[in-house]
Amino acid sequence: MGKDQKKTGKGRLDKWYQLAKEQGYRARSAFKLVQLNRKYDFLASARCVIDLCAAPGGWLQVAAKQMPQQNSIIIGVDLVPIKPIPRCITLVEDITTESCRRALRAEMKDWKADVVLHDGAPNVGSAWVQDAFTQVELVLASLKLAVEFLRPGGTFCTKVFRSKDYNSLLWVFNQLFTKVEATKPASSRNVSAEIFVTCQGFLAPAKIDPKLLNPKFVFSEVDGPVEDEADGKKKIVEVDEEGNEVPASAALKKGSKAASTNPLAKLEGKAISTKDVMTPASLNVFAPEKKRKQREGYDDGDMTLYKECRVMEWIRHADPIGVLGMVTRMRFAEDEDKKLLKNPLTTEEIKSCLEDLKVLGKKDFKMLLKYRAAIREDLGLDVKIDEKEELTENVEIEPLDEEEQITQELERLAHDESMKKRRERRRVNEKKQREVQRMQLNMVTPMDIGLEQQDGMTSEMFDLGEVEGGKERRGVRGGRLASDDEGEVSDEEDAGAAQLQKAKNQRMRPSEVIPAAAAQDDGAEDEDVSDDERRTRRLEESLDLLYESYQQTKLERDHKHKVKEQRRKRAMEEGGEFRGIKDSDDEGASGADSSESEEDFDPAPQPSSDEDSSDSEDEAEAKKPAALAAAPSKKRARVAATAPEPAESAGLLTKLKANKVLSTDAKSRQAAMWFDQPAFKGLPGGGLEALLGSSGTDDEDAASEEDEEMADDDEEGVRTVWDELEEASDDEGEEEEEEDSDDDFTGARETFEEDEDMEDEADIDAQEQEEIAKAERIAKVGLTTAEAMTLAQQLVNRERTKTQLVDEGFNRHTDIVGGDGLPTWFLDDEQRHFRHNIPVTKDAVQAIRDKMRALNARPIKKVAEAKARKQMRKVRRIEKARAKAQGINDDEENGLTEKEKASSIAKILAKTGGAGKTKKPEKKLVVARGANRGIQGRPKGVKGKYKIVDSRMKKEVRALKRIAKRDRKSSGRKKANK
Ligand SMILES: C[S@@+](CC[C@H](N)C(=O)[O-])C[C@H]1O[C@@H](n2cnc3c(N)ncnc32)[C@H](O)[C@@H]1O
Repeated sequence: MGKDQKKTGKGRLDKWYQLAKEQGYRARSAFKLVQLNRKYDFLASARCVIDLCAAPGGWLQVAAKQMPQQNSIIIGVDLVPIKPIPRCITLVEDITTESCRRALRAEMKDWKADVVLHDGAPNVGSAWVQDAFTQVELVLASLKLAVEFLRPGGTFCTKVFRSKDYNSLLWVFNQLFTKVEATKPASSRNVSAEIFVTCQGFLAPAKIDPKLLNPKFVFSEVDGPVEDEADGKKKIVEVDEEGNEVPASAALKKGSKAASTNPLAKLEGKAISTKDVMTPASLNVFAPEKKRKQREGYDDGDMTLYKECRVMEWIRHADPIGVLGMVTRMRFAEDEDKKLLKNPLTTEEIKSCLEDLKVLGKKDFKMLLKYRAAIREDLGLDVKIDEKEELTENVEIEPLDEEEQITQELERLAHDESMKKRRERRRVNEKKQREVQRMQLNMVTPMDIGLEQQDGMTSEMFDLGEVEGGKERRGVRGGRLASDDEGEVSDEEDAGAAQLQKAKNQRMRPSEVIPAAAAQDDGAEDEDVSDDERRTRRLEESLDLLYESYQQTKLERDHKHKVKEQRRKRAMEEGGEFRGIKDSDDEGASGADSSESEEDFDPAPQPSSDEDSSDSEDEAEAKKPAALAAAPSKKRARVAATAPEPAESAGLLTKLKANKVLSTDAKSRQAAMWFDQPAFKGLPGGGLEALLGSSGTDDEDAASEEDEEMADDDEEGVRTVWDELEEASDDEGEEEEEEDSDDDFTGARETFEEDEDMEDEADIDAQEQEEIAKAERIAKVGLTTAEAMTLAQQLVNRERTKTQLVDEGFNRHTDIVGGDGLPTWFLDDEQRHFRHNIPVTKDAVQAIRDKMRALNARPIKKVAEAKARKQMRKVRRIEKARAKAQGINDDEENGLTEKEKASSIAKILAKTGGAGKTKKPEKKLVVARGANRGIQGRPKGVKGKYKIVDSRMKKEVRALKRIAKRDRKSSGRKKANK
């Protein structure tokens, strides 16, 4: 089987698979336990662990490694035999059976387990929904064993599939453990619905309600009576302890019995705790299909589902809908409640509705809420606010000048664009959600899920967003998923955006606009949407807007700051002082001549958001004119011969940049060819390098030499590390091809998880490409960050191994926090700050600093080339003169004497400006003043050649010199500008 095939097929040989192989684990799933244990640390102190569904034994291996080596027991149970693992006992049992329980009891004797693990997955074959249900049943079976064998305070860690029964399971866990948390370890595939729930602090109640562990009870509609409309009539049914359906009347009787034995009466006169109150979304009585209770557990000592409260408690409560969804009955128990009975608003219908809330429908709940609102008003608890009054605000509008208008227009366009993107994303998410719901209702085959997973891709592929007439497209309803509300959403949002725009133009604060925009939205919304939801939505919108405007100002501020900073640095450098390592901000300032150095100085690729990178590109563009002016003063260029090739990049902007680099590179090649001419070969010290070297001081020479060596070393170092990795992965790749078993569980049969997990090939390819690009870049540019240098030095000095490095690469920061529904500001913040800090050593920092200093000290290319040209001309002249001198020397025909020959050769050499040229001693001008006035002969105190002049002549000569010097300077400057 080819490598590619394996990737797309069941093999899905990802990094965790490779790592498992490398570290000798039997299954990649071992890392899930490693990561869970890293988070909760339950293995280090455990003396007894039971691993349910343990084959092929990856988790057992981890447990054996991480638990104390002495006096500890590890028992693994699975349907299939597990190859022996040191220190582990393995049983072949079905965890749902009594015989498994007996076998465990026999092994455990009097011991209690500190930790019970469960990673079970049923066999594949049936539909997704059924498989998911079997899995949750398996979880309940494992919980049953856990509660029998766990010690008080013990930990139960289980895999759960996020099916529609997920919340019910969580609710059950909450009844039995003090802390329940769900985690998705990094090694768990994103496409998998699995999640790991860690339940800590087993409560070990003396008696456990058998219903809690009965799948029929837990996963049926136990939240309320089941409405059976098969025969056209509403038949109310409930589920008894054994999981059988019983008529509601019987159930109600049971309920009242339960109420008498249960201290629910305690709820009377006591405010309903926050624990009792569900979130509006999970307990929205107006959306029965979403009626899954996100149970937070019973109150202390309260173990029933039947709940009562007083009517006045409900009327005063901040979450009336939550209370309606939770409470079974409301009573007029105390005086203040009884007063309500006299109120004409409390009709017979209201009273009977309050008697049994579990049988009510949407209409009844609406009526009750209206009743509550009326009573609150009646009692003076609420003051009616005239909404219209609230919405109209007087806003002072200032006239705008043209520049401001342009800026605002730009802002508006940017905002519109981002809104559009958000809308698009939301629509895709909603679509996905609907599909999942349909799937849960058995309306689609599991095959459709796979298709739906590529939804994002297909929607992009066939996106008509850019096509003209996009508006008309909105009217088109394609496929069975398109619903009317989709259109409504976008229209509403458009209206909102328009409002916002209007507000921006009028300089209103976003928060001032929201009510108006929301009012429009409200008009279009379903009237069933509660006030709370509407308020939350408004709040979210206003928060989004505030966040966006905050980011905008921050960006502007950052940009200004960077430009200022850059200017300051340039000023310092022009002053001739060295100011340390150049940072990335400085790059733009390196000037047009240093396009190569731009490459050289590119900082190591930082994980940054798209926005960031585009920002920096913009900034680089903005800096260019300033950089051009500063060019002559910069000394940052590599010699043409060693100029690196431009890095490839994908984006259009970078392509343009790359082209520019290419052209400069071509020039460098030309220069290199030119300097390769034989004339340069004769230069003392060896050609161009020597010429360049001669331009600087000795120190600089040494520094640049050292630097080159260092850079070479760096590159070599990186290449070696990278090559090693490549080789390793190649080797593994070959092994993969050799091997037949291509799955997580060597020797284990296929599991449900395997069936459910599908590799997101596109993602992995993109990731690989990115990594290759990164590696190429490092190979070309060398190391530019202290972190990278630290790691490289540690590798070279053998302080760290490759495996350690790879292992450390998987840290808690590898779990990218994400997911639908998280606010953008949060994701932005995470991206910025959720980073792994690699400790850097002093040596590494010094090495990078030296490297940068040496690079900074190099002369710019043009200066070096000019010097080389001058030198070459000089060499040519000398060679010519030498040939002439040779000719004179060899001349026998003219009969020149040796003396004549010598004087002719000296003349030639003097002309070339070479060795033979001697400087004429300058005549000293002496003004005949004071003691020298009118004297004959050498004036006093004057040595060498002299000339007596009057004072005017001396001044004139000085002035002429000054003028000549000035002219030289200005002509030089003009040349440079050209
Ligand atoms: C995902 S694998 C477990 C992998 C294991 N944690 C490891 O690290 O090697 C799921 C296992 O559940 C087992 N299994 C499924 N139903 C079971 C049952 N009723 N009783 C016991 N084991 C069961 C399967 O045989 C399979 O080996």
